[in-house]
Amino acid sequence: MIPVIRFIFACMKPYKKLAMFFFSMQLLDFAFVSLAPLSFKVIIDRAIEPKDMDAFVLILSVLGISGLICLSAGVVSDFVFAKLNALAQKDLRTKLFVHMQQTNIGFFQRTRAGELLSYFSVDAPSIERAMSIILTTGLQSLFVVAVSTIALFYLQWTMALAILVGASAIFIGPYLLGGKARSVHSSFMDQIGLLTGDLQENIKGQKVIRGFNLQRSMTDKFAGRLQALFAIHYRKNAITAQLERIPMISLLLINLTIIGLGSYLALQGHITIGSLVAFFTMYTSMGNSVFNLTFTIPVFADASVSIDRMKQLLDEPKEANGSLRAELWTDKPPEIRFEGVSFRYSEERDILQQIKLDIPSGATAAFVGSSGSGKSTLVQLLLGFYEPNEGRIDINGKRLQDMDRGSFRDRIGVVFQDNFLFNGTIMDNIRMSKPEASAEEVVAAAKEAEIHDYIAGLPDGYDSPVLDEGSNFSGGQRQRIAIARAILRNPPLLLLDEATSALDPISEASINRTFDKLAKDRTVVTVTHRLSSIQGVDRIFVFDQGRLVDSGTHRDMLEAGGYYKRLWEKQSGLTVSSNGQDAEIDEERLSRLPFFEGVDEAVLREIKTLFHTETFSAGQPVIHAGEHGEKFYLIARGQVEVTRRDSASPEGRVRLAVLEDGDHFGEIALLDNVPRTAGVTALTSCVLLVMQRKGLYYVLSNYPEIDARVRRTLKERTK
Ligand SMILES: Nc1ncnc2c1ncn2[C@@H]1O[C@H](COP(=O)(O)OP(=O)(O)OP(=O)(O)O)[C@@H](O)[C@H]1O
Repeated sequence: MIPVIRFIFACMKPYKKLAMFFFSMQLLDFAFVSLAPLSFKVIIDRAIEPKDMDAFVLILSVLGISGLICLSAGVVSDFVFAKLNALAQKDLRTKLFVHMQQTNIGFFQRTRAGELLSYFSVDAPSIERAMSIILTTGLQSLFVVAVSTIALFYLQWTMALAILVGASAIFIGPYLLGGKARSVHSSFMDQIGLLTGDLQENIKGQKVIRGFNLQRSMTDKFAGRLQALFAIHYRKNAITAQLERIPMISLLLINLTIIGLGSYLALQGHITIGSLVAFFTMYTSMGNSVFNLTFTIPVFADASVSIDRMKQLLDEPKEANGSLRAELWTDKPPEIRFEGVSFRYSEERDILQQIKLDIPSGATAAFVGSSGSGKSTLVQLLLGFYEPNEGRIDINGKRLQDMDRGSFRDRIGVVFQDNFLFNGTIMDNIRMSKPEASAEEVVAAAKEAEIHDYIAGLPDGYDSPVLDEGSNFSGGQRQRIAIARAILRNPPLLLLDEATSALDPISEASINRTFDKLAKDRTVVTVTHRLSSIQGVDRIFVFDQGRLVDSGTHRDMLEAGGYYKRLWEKQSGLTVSSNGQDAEIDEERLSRLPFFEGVDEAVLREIKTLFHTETFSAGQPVIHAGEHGEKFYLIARGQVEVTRRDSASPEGRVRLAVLEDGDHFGEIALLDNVPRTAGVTALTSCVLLVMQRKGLYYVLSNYPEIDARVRRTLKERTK
């Protein structure tokens, strides 16, 4: 109880004067409510029994006037409290929100959004309820009980003593059950958090759920969650009812005792009728107050759990911050140096190992490598989202860790793969990177990002609303708005993390030309898996499983023939038409597929014609697990995700791999004539070269040597 009261008083601390006024008004109100029953003694003993009309009028007038004053004070206190409580809620929510803006970004990756929302939707209201019940009904009841106890002793001390003994029994039950109530309530809140998290995920993941036909498994999972909630909800309700019921029973027993004892004392002439009536009235009013007090017990239990939960959030460490301001390098694009940087998200494994690289001031650099090799993590380290576990990152010779994150990020323009658009207008969304920008500057940035014509063509132009995280725009349009947002800043450091992945080839080429123009006089770091777009950059860094395995210019690394060359060969030989609707593979690239290695060029020319193109938009399923394998796929452009159903995982599936430009899939089910064991979904818009079963069978039946090789390759793969 004490921590809850302390917390409530801490909430009112900034409003001391208002709180003092509230308590004074309440005091008047309470005084009248608790002392009014005594008037019976005065009226009966001084007016009714002696039949004194003057005394009667006087007593009634005093009672009426003081009642009016005190009740008016009560009404005023209601208004004051309404304001006090709303202010406290506002402060609490602000505190939570501000803290969330400052916590380490890893916190958001560890905690599901639904659980975070429940701090605002469940815990804050629970504290509001506690504050309102404890400071009004609770305080009033406590006051009435205290004053009534004194008055009862004054009226008849033996009966008062009997009440006091009985009243203490009222609180024993709740005291004993208190610990259990707290733990049950805490589990209930945890379950609510999980349920909200599931719901949030379900709403956001509807496309994937429909695409993979996961409605059934999602419903089953939700039913499981509801069942767990039901079990704890039932226990919570039962224990709350017990907390309220036990005092009611005790109260009833005391009532019976008082009626018996009081009547006996009056019968024996130990007390006057006036005292007896006043005693009963006072006792009834006290009983009601005790009864009301018992209702505050579950409220205390709820609030103390919510306070603990909020404390956990408020104890989350803030993002590290230094004091060096980035104005130090305003005149010069930054030089970036990673010196022996290692990093891990958790103790399990190093995501980056001993990375050492140097990007000169004003240079363009690209981070490339297979999916999961750590490229985006490097960008996040560069943004100061995380601290390296070993080594240091220097910006213009100054340790990034020592820099003030805010001023540093003010000088960065960043475009992520998934860019978030906020509710508001297009203008708001672009302008948020530079709030003071004029409308003309916003339009210029949109023109550079090649989205101006589209926006200008909308009925409301730049004032068109952005709804539901931008779902009223295509992936490409969202990306361009995000690019315009980054360009508007005119930043000395531009970070592009798969910034063009959602665009079609024409748009990608033209945006890349824009980026080339923008690269002048700034340092640009691009993360991409598409090597064709970074041939001209000054330095390419190639990563594999968290290590830097190759670096240099495109030409140097091709000549050196290392990891980069292999990546390049995987992606080359595949062309996509400028409208992104048709793809082609050349014979040389075909011969590098394990099946067709060493096959005659004439045969390859024939095989080539058996491919056709299929396109998929982000989120669209390519293969459903369990369906019959009819096609073999080669990714000409885009990224797909290979997943297996798994009811134990929160998403209902686990990711097995991410495949990208130059990778192929689908041949095992096709050749073995077995159902697909995994599902494949497009992560970005994809252009796939597809060979139908009959095409492949035609090749295999006409060219036995290919058939033998394919079988061999398959055997090796499925070993
Ligand atoms: N917040 C995180 N918590 C734990 N592990 C993470 C987190 N983010 C990424 N990882 C893991 O770190 C590794 C590197 O991920 P990262 O996103 O940096 O790779 P990437 O090279 O950018 O991949 P892609 O090209 O697919 O985006 C992956 O194994 C990934 O699972």
